[in-house]
Amino acid sequence: MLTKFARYFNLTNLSRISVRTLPCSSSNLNSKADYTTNVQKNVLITGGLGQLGLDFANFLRGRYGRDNILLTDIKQPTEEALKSGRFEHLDVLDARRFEALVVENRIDLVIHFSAILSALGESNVQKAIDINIHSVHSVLEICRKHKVQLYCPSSIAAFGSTAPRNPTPDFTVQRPRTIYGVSKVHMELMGEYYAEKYGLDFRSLRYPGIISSDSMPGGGTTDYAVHIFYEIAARNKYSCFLREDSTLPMMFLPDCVRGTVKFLETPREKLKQYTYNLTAVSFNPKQLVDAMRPHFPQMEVTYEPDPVKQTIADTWPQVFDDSNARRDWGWNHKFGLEDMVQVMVDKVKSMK
Ligand SMILES: NC(=O)c1ccc[n+]([C@@H]2O[C@H](COP(=O)([O-])OP(=O)(O)OC[C@H]3O[C@@H](n4cnc5c(N)ncnc54)[C@H](O)[C@@H]3O)[C@@H](O)[C@H]2O)c1
Ligand SMILES: C[C@@H](O)[C@H](N)C(=O)O
Repeated sequence: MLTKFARYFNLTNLSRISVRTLPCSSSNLNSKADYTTNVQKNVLITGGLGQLGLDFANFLRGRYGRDNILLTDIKQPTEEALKSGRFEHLDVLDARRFEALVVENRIDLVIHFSAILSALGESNVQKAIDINIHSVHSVLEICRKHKVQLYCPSSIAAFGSTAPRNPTPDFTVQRPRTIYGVSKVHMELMGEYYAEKYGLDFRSLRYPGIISSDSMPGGGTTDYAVHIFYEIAARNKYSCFLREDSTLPMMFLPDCVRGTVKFLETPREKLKQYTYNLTAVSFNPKQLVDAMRPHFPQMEVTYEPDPVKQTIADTWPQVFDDSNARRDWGWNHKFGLEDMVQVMVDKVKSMK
């Protein structure tokens, strides 16, 4: 796994890094001088068996030490997850066990990934309220009480049809109409309240649709952009659940991991916001198909919009303005559409 990451990020020297000892005066966060070696940081990841969790865990294990990263989820771990490092069962609605794991493992940072995503949330509203809202209350209290840094990702879903869609800035109207979007706005506001009121080190990035080569997405509106590679490789046919002109912001998972870790390692005094937009590129299904066609000349794609997912996509940002993240803490994506397609194609072809 580490080899895969080393390839993506061209990392040859994965050193341990301390957030607390980063010099505040540095302006170049990529410089080796920013980092102090041999400082351990204990991280607990919730919902770690979803699309993002294992890639984050493996990257952080390379930086902070294998045994310092605790992956948790309510699901049964795969062999790959078990082999990769420490895993504990955790239902995030069980606040007592959640707190016990934080205390017993002397956790410094909680990455709260457990969630019900946009499309799935519309057919499981109560479950989405429980996991996306109630668990946030627990994790905020646990992190406040034990002085633990808290990272909860938000989403483009935190905006609705009344926000400008091209581009969508960090600060604008946030009136989403999905339970997922409502819960993300709630999380952002609660986190920022705890930061102001109690000094909690709360941080959040609003992710676009994430495209991954080693894990499958779980119930989102942007999932087509992963499914299409597997379906085309297997059958040369794909039926897309969005219209061909549905433009949405997207990012490749290695960029998401690298950017998030960089954000979390930025000294707090450098940040001007608790919550930032983050993106790489925007494209629609037709543009993705055009980029894939040279690799699969015979591919056949039809468009059969799903009413729920299409309605959601039609209210989301098309182009995300992440200029504040680029200015304040040096965010810079590495994968454009062509680069990402190349990696995805290599991956799915290698599986045949
Ligand atoms: N993947 C994306 O495109 C994307 C985009 C924007 C934001 N995000 C956010 O990033 C985070 C991670 O996303 P993801 O794509 O990995 O999600 P996912 O749906 O793939 O995984 C969510 C995980 O949460 C777990 N979970 C569900 N109920 C739980 C419970 N009661 N206790 C503990 N775990 C529980 C699930 O088992 C699953 O493994 C989420 O907060 C999501 O909103 C993801
Ligand atoms: C955008 C994001 O939050 C997720 N991929 C979803 O579609 O629900």
